[in-house]
Amino acid sequence: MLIQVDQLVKDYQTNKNQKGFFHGIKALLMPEYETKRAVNGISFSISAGEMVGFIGPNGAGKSTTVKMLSGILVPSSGKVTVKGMDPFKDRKKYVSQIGVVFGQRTQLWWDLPAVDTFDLLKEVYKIPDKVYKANMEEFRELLGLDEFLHRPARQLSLGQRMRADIAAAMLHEPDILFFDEPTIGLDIIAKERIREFIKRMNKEKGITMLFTTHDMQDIEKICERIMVIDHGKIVCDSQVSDVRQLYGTERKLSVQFSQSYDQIDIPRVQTVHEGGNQKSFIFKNNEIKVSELITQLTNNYDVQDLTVQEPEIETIIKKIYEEGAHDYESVS
Ligand SMILES: Nc1ncnc2c1ncn2[C@@H]1O[C@H](COP(=O)(O)OP(=O)(O)OP(=O)(O)O)[C@@H](O)[C@H]1O
Repeated sequence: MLIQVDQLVKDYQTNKNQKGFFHGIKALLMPEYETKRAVNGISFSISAGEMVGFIGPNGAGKSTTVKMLSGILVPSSGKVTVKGMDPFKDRKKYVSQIGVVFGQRTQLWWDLPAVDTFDLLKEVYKIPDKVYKANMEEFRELLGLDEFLHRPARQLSLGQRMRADIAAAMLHEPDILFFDEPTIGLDIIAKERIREFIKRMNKEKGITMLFTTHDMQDIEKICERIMVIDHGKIVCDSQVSDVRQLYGTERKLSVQFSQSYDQIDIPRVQTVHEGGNQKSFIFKNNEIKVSELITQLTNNYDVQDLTVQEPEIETIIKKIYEEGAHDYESVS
């Protein structure tokens, strides 16, 4: 396994925040702390080349986990091993093997042209000339860096900044990339461009990637596997292709008949009259198979056209969040 996480916990100590003048004085003299458990004993493993979406509602513990995986934060307990290294203890060696992209923060020097940041990173990571040149050439072309390469980072649009940040995280050819909201705030075209690039890098270079995102399109378009965290616990870890099967049980079959039928009653199926010769059939995947339903309809009625609608990934994720939160409440 490339990444192994066992019973990982992160607690934050925060000041008890009581309002009022006297409480303020008391807090200064005798500060009281409380512990917030942001990550609550999570375990998972990721193999080389996997594309994993790490999602969850606000405050679920995603960023905290990514920070522990990338060696920025030390765990309160539990263990992270990446390529046989402890990200925090082996930081010096570790940083040369990974790249980190934070959508909300940049690693570009604010007042310097983007190209100067790249040159500096070349020195920091001791990237050989030949490798640096080849990578710059590739990224300039695939990420369209030329249009802003000589402009200071502070003048770049969000989309340009993100493209430069992704290039900056990859110049030293890491095997693993951690992305924290890589498409946040971007328009559709910019999002697509970044998704295409990310997919290509995974395919061509076999880079293992973990993403946190609130954009379900990122998950559908980039990831093969989805891990959902809620209240610091993993509530779902599944292949994206299986998640619909597991959670999205309700489907809709829309049928265009060649004539009008008054009533069509099929057990375990709810019929909706859509007008004209069109009807929709809502059913649960685990109660009746779509093939069985289609056979029943085509054997008994004159069917002209039909389409099966899968539930939207957004709907499924919402369901997982609701069930996850429910589990947590009943446990706590
Ligand atoms: N430095 C900190 N000190 C105290 N509490 C913190 C700190 N950082 C995060 N937390 C708390 O830990 C919990 C998890 O936060 P985290 O940032 O990991 O969530 P997240 O899933 O990334 O959320 P979002 O989607 O909003 O970015 C939250 O309740 C947050 O308030």
